[in-house]
Amino acid sequence: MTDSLRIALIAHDRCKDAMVALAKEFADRLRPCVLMATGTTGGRLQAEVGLTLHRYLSGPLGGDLQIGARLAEGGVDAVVFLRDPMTPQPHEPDINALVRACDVHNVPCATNVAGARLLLGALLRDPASGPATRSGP
Ligand SMILES: O=C(CO)COP(=O)(O)O
Repeated sequence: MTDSLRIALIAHDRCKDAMVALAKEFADRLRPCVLMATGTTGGRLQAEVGLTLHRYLSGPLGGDLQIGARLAEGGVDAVVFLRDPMTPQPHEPDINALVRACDVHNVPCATNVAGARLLLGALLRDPASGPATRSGP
């Protein structure tokens, strides 16, 4: 059985423009996926890219942890997390917990635009060849 890929999209404030640009670039291929995002990132992706997604809490309020919990239960297939390496974040432990959860559960995680392009490009087939799917239970 196959099912839609489940992808989390998260960006720190100074990376949100880059996330919107990335999502526009991959919009046709992202649309068939089950998408989720932290609150503010998700709001921008809905408003500026027209993506349908589940919005969790904002990162500093626990959104990274919510996505991490879903991932730990097998509910996330890939993470694009555009982290700002130049700005201290009040919820640094939550950020590290999410990235660690990716490593623990062997879920691909891209933390910059170059890596995200490689990840999404490899993961999402051309829409002409049908929706991207995963092997489901
Ligand atoms: O802080 C974040 C990830 O750590 C992102 O949260 P927002 O998308 O709500 O800005």
